[in-house]
Formats: sequence, structure tokens, C-alpha cells
Amino acid sequence: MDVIFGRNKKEQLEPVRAQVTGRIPSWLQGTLLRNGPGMHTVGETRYNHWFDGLALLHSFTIRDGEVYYRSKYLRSDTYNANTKANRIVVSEFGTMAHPDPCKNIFSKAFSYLSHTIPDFTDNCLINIMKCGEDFYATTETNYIRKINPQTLETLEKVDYRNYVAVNLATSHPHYDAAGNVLNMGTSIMDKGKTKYVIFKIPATVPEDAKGKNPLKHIEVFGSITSRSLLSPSYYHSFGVTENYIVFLEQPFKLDILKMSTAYIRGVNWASCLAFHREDKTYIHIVDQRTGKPVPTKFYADPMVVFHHVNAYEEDGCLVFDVIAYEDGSLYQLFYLANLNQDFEENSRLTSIPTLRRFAVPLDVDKNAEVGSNVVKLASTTARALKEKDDRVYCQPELLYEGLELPRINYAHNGKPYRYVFAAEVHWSPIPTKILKYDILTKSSLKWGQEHCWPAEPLFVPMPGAKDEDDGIILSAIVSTDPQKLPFLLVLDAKSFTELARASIDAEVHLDLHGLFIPDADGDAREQAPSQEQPDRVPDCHVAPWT
Ligand SMILES: CC1=C(/C=C/C(C)=C/C=C/C(C)=C/C=O)C(C)(C)CCC1
Ligand SMILES: [Fe+2]
Repeated sequence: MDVIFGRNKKEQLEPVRAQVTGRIPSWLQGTLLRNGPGMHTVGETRYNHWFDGLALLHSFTIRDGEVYYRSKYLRSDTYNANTKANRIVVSEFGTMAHPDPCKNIFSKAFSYLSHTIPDFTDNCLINIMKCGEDFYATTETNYIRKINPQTLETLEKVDYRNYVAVNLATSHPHYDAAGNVLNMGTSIMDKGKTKYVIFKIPATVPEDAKGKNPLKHIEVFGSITSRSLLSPSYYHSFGVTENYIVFLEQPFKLDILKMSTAYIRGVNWASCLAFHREDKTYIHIVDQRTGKPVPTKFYADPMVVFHHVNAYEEDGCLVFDVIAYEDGSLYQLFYLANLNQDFEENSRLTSIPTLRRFAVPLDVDKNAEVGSNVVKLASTTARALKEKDDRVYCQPELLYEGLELPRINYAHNGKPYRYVFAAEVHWSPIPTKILKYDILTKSSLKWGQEHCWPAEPLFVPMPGAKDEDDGIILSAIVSTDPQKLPFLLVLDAKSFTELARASIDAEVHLDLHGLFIPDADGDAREQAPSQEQPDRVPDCHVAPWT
């Protein structure tokens, strides 16, 4: 297993043509662009955690039934500094580097705590974000890295803090119908306050002397004050509906005091993150139209959520679905020391990730009896029990057990929907199957094969799609059998049957997240894949973030 997780992956700079068996639908033209950790040792030094690995971008370009694969390490400042020093010199989530050039802030006086928030890594390994016409590799710090989605070249380093006061931002932004980005970030101790900030990056902006930069036009349209100044919640994603934002202030918290002394104590960032099982999960609903939070104090039992699946409004209620854990142990499992030969014993989850549906009333009847259920939806058994002082205790409906890396048909984001595509995981964090869960019938379809580890399944709608599942699923499959090549799997999203697979004679790494960039009607098809393509990203005829 160490081989799969911990071994450094070779870049595939020249596009390699895959061996396709089956038939890729002719309408499927575009590039699946994904991100994930690919290098875990530099010189003699080794990262401790899988999430520390240096970002390796890879793409599968699908053109006229053929697939071309390429990969390239993100040339972040972190990558360059490590490579130059031939050892790890920049700290990551699970590895504190000494000395870290980013941490020279500690040589300054500790006069104001806000000055002790260190400069973080720009090793953007988690996801890809589309912002106007630009694409960025993302992580959870204040940095994002512009990339060329065709050549995978690394472009500018962007510091969110130049545009919006956040020290951390999620790698899971949302997009509205116009392509505007909605994201959230944490602003730590700014003007004596710690807040969760909701911001919008517009898709289209006027051109100035330096061209178009949507980031210059970021609009903060709401914020939530953290319950605690020095221990804000950690969060990996959030939910949106047509009119609201759903934010879970969960009892999985960052300890800012610990973070400010982590470097001098020689401990990693991960050790500054703790689950407080005695605490609650606070559910914040912010009205996008006013930027104001709904005044009712919704809360639920302690849980840890990394991925929101979807959210929508129904009959005066807001319904939201999340993948939840009973504790924060998931991140513990990804220490590379646990992902070794004795992997099966060392990396058992202490709680299975479950799909839970919550429902909260948007307007709570002040006269409702204490103890009564104020959710009256026929579609769910989720409950919200009225308590004293504007408090409402929410109990979810358990929909499915054992899934992670959820995706949906993004045309249904923020709206009622029926299908969740995900990786199946049970007591181990490693997916062995991909799954289509039908929320309406509570049934599921699966795809799996011996020795195959699937990546997050991504849904691409077919042109003129009518049903929510009219389209295909793409997933990169890595094999634990050294004899078997990795491949891009193409499934029919309706029946979950295999349409095609494209075997790749190159190294393919286990990745995290990404997006599909459809070709504009045929314009990029003329180009041989080995030729450099223009920087311009083709206009998309379906949502580019699907
Ligand atoms: C470096 C760094 C961070 C990095 C977190 C990362 C890299 C999280 C990755 C999460 C993933 C991949 C989750 C998958 O479900 C923090 C804790 C935000 C803050 C301190 C500095
Ligand atoms: Fe994620």
C-alpha cells in the first residue's frame, strides 16, 4: 500500500494515447482535469501525511473516442523551494519543516496574536477552481495557483488576502448558474474578530490595463461570527440553495494559540485540530439576498462533515445532505505510517461515513410547542425539535452508510435532486467501488472490480439531457495489481454499466478532486494533442464545473 500512497509518481509531460476498449460516446469531448498529492519524499526527507504530498495535476483529454493522458507537478513556491534544497523545507498539514522559510514571521515580536498567524504553503493539491476564464489549483490555505488547463503549466501565485480578509478558504467552491464562484473562508483575529466569510468571485468582469482579474471584484456578502475567537471550526465544504448558504460550525476546531506556537514547538498543523465530542454542531443558514443569518439557533449532535452533497429549499424548509462522521479520526488515518503493509489493521475508521439528510424550517413558528417537530415534510423523516429561546434541535434522516467523495449532476446543485454518485467506503478510507445512490427509491447501483481503486466519480451530462442521470460517469481507476494498467472508466450514469475504459501506459496517482472542461463545439478538436494549445479556454456549452 505504501507503494500506492507513498511512492513518488513520475510526471507524464507528453500526452500519451490510451488504449480504449468499448466505445466512448461521440458527444463526450473535453478534458477531465484533476488534482491530488503525487510526491511524498524529497531527497532524504519524507512527509508524514498523505495530504502533505506535492500537488500533481493530471488530465484526460477525450477527443473523438480517444483519450490522451498527461500529468505535471504544480510548480508551486513550495515545490520549487523543496526541489532546490533537495529536502522538505515548507510545512504542510501533517509535517512541520525546520527551518521553514515561510515562518520567518516568528523572528518578529509576538506583540499581536494576529501577527503570529503564519504564512502557509501554496502546495495546492486538493481541487481545481474555475474563476472567470481562469483555472486555479486550490488547497485550504490563503493561496491558490493559476494553471493552464491544457498544458498543466503553473502560472501566478494568488494570495486571497490581497482581495478578501481570509486566512483560510475552502477548496470546494460553488458556482451559480452564471458561473460566479461562491466560496467561504475563515478570517482569524481580524480587528479582534474571528469570522467565517462568504464571498463571491464574479465570472465576468470589465477589463483593466492588466486584463481581466475577477479576484479584484470579489464581493463579501455575508459573514458569521465564530463562536470562539481562538478556536474557529475547521470545514472543508459548505452547502448552497437558490437563496441560502448552509454552514456547519462543527466541533472539529482549529486551536489558534496552538497554531501560533506550532513552529517553535516543532509540531504539525494537524495537531492543532481537535474534535470536541462534548460540543454541538451549529447549523448556520445565511440568506444570500440580505447576507444575514436566519435568527433561529439550529443545532445538531456533534459530528464531523468534510463533504456537503447538496441542499435545496422545499415547502418553507431547507433540506441539506452531508457525509458525516462521528468523530475527526478520518484525517488520522491518512498518516503515511498507517498506510503501509498492515494497512487493513492500521487504518480502520472508527465511524463509517454516512449520508445524512437534515431539514430546518426557514421560519419557525414562535408559538410552536416546545418539543414539537417543526419540520412537516413528507419527503423526509429528518426532524427539528423546537426548544426554548429560539433553539431548534435537528435530527437527521440516515440515508446511506459507507460512502465518500460525493458528486451530483451539478445542474441540480441547490435544487431538489435524486442521485448521489460517490465512492463506496466502509471501515477503511479506501474506496473499492463506485456507487449511484437513488434517494427516492433508496436503492443503489455499483461498479467495482478486483484490485481497482476508483477516484471520485464525476458526472457529465449528455447534450439535451432530460433526466437527472442522462449522462456518463468518469472515474480514474488505479490498480493494486502491478500487472494491470490504470484506466479511465466511462460508465453510463443511468444503468451504471461500463461503456468504455481507456488504459494508460503511464503512472496515474490516486487523486482527490477535479472538474470536466467540455470542448467548445468542436473548436479544439482540430489540434493534435501533442501540440501546445492556446491559453484560452474554450467557451463551454454545458456548465464547466460539472
Ligand atoms: C496546510 C494547512 C492546512 C491544510 C489542510 C489540508 C491540506 C487539508 C486537506 C483535506 C482533504 C484533502 C480532505 C479530504 O476530504 C490547514 C489545516 C487548513 C490549516 C493549516 C495549514
Ligand atoms: Fe474534498
